[in-house]
Amino acid sequence: MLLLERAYAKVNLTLDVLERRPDGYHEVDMVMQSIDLSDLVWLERRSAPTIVLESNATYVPTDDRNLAVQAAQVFLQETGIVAGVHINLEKNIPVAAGLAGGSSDAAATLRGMNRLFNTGLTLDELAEMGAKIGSDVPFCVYGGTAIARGRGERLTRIDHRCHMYVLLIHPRVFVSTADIYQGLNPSDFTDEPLSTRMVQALLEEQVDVIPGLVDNRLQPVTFAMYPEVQQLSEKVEMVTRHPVHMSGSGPTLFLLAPTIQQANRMYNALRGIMRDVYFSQFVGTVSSLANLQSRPE
Ligand SMILES: C[C@](O)(CO)[C@H](O)COP(=O)(O)OP(=O)(O)OC[C@H]1O[C@@H](n2ccc(N)nc2=O)[C@H](O)[C@@H]1O
Ligand SMILES: Nc1ncnc2c1ncn2[C@@H]1O[C@H](COP(=O)(O)OP(=O)(O)OP(=O)(O)O)[C@@H](O)[C@H]1O
Repeated sequence: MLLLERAYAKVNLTLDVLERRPDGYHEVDMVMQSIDLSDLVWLERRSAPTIVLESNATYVPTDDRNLAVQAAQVFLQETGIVAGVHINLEKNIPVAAGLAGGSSDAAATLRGMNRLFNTGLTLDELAEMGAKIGSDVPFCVYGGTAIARGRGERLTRIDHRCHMYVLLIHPRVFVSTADIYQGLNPSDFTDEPLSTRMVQALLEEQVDVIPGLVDNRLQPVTFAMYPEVQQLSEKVEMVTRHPVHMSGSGPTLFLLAPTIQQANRMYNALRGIMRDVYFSQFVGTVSSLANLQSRPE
């Protein structure tokens, strides 16, 4: 049986850092939102107990440095299943971009293997496995919208009906998440995270207010290390006359638009002057998407 799982990208609507932890990670408080830009993860059972990954992308590792391979390893170890899997990974999400592409591939692999091997694990159990692979993986297991705390693995799901279009601009710069966190100073830490206000705006569908509330404490660090990203951000702001934000540790920049007309205007203005612009939109949780797909015509 060949099985497909979609791996959705995310943007950070808020990202506050509270403190540096003794284990080297940082205590964060962030609002994460899935968007419909996705990789496709095709899975097929192999009788030989090996994990094989192929990808259309030549720039991602296919060995056990790939987060999807790591997810398959964790899944087989934790369930005790003696079998293998063939993973075909169709990459559409830019790599090392702050969009959780690799994390989402790992999460999709966990969900897919749960279906492939009929193990009946809950999303909570899969998210717990995901935390062993990376901080963003538990969120990606559920998708949708959540406040993420701890190092990103402690999640509070937010059910809102706010729909927004998301334009992504990917500067061709490779950013290491570890370097950006390492570049934080204690003065960048806060004990007043912005997630509460953002969640209120989402729940009240204040689509005109939301773009002004987006904030990311890692942005100044990335901009200082990569001035070309800051310059691009200023150019995008000038062309669109809308606030520009950065996702995760960057370098992807994004703009939010409440209507398709506004999103189209911004997209056309940007496409005229730069490559690597993606048109996307908010999506719900994995379970709500599954319901939508199985709904009769
Ligand atoms: C920037 C974000 O993408 C925002 O959603 C995440 O916080 C990063 O999540 P991720 O890429 O899954 O990160 P991990 O693979 O767990 O960690 C990569 C590195 O980032 C740093 N890191 C990550 C998460 C966190 N809360 N504090 C950290 O300091 C650590 O140095 C770690 O070694
Ligand atoms: N399945 C994968 N897809 C993309 N990159 C992967 C994958 N597996 C491992 N990697 C490696 O992980 C690193 C980060 O890639 P990824 O695209 O996940 O970053 P990111 O979007 O910045 O993640 P995050 O937002 O979670 O910090 C790259 O060095 C890449 O080679």
